[in-house]
Amino acid sequence: MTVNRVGLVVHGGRPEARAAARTVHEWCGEQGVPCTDIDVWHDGGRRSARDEVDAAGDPDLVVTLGGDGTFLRGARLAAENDALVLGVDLGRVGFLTEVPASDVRRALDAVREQRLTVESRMLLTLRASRRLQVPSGMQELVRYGRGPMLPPPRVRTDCEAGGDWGIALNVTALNDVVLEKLARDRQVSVAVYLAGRLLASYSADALLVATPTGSTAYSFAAGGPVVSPRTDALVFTPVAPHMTFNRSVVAAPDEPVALRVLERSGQAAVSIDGQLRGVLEPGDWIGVYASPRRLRAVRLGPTDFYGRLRHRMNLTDAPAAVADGTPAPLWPVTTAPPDDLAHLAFPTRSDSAAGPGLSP
Ligand SMILES: NC(=O)c1ccc[n+]([C@@H]2O[C@H](COP(=O)([O-])OP(=O)(O)OC[C@H]3O[C@@H](n4cnc5c(N)ncnc54)[C@H](O)[C@@H]3O)[C@@H](O)[C@H]2O)c1
Ligand SMILES: Nc1ncnc2c1ncn2[C@@H]1O[C@H](COP(=O)(O)OP(=O)(O)OP(=O)(O)O)[C@@H](O)[C@H]1O
Repeated sequence: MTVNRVGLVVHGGRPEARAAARTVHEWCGEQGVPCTDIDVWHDGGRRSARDEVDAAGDPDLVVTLGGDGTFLRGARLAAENDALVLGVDLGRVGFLTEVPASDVRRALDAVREQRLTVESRMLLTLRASRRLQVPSGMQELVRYGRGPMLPPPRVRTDCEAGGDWGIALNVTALNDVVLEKLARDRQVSVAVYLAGRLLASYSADALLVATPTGSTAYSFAAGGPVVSPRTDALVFTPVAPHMTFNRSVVAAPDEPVALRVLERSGQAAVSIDGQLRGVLEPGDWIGVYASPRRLRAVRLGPTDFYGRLRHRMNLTDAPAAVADGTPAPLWPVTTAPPDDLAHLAFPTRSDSAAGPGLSP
C-alpha cells in the first residue's frame, strides 16, 4: 500500500518509546511521508477520535509505540479513520503489539513495499438509554491517576434519528465494554439480556462484554474463555457475581448483549478499553453489539496467537506431564514442523491460504 500520512501514538512516559518515535519521524522524513503525533495528552484534556484524526490530517497508517494501553489508544483512532494500525512493542506485556522496537525501520519498509497482510479484527460499539458522561465531581475520583480522560462519546450522526433502540454512540472497543460498581462496598445489580432475552439478573463487581481480542484481557482475569481473535463473537463475563451461575457466555456477532442497571443498584461506571466513559444510574441501560467497523492491523509475518498466549501469559506445563516424558516439541511459527508432527495443523496452511483480510 502507499502510505500517505503516518499518525504516531507514543507512550510519552517511556524513553525507549520516545526514541523509537524519533526513528519513525526520521524514516518518514527520508520517504517524504508526513508524520504527526496524535493522541497527545494535552494539559487541557483529550479529544474525540474524530477531532484527533482530523487534526493529524487523516493518517492512513497509525503507528503505536508503547504497550497494550498505547495500542488500544491507537486502535480507537485507526478505527475512526479506517486506517491501518501497526503496534511496536514497548510495553510490559505487549499482547497486542507485534513488532519489536529494534525492527521499526524494517517494519515501515515492509509496509511501504507491501510485504504485509492485513488482519481484520472485530470491534464492539454500543447504544445507550442516554448520552454517556462522567459527572464532573467524579472525574478526579475515578481516573486513578491515569492521565486525562476522553471527552464524552459523541452520538453517531448516521443513526441520530429514528432509532427506537436507544442512542447510538460513536465508540469502538477493541477489547471490552465494562460496567462496574462505583462504590467500593456496593455491588451493581444488572439485568443481562442476550439477543433480547433475559439471561439473568446479576449482583456483581462488574459485568463485561469482550471481543475475541479482549478475551485475553479483563475477561480472562475474571475466568472467561480464550477465544481466537480470528473469530467474531461477543464474550459476556461477570466479575465476582454473588450467585451460583458465574460462567461466561459466548454470543454470536449478531446477538447484542444489553445490560440494564436495576432500580436499587448503586451507580455503575462504563469503561471502554479501560477508559472511563460514563456513569449509569438505576434504570439506565447499554446495548453492546458488533461494530460495523473493523480494526485493520498490520501483520508482517505469520501470526502465532497460541504461541503468544503460551509465551506472554507464562503458561507452564503440568509437572506430572513433564515428569512423564520428554517435553512436548515446540518450534517457531516460521519453521516447518518436524515431519512426524506435520498432522497437527492443516497441511500447507499459510497466511495467503487463509483468505483475504484474515491471517492465522
Ligand atoms: N483485572 C484485570 O485484569 C483488568 C482490570 C481492569 C481492566 N483490565 C483490562 O485492561 C484493558 C486496558 O488495558 P490498559 O493497558 O490500558 O490498562 P492496564 O495498564 O491496567 O492493563 C491491564 C493489563 O492487560 C493487558 N492487556 C490489555 N489488553 C490485552 C489483551 N487484549 N490481551 C491480553 N492482555 C491485555 C495489559 O498489557 C496490562 O498488563 C481493558 O480493556 C481491560 O480488558 C484488566
Ligand atoms: N503519551 C503519554 N504522555 C504521558 N504519560 C503517558 C503517556 N502514555 C502513557 N503515559 C503514562 O504511562 C502510564 C501507563 O500507560 P498505559 O497503561 O497506557 O501504558 P501501556 O502502553 O499499556 O504500557 P504498559 O504495558 O507498560 O502498561 C499512564 O498512566 C501514564 O502515566
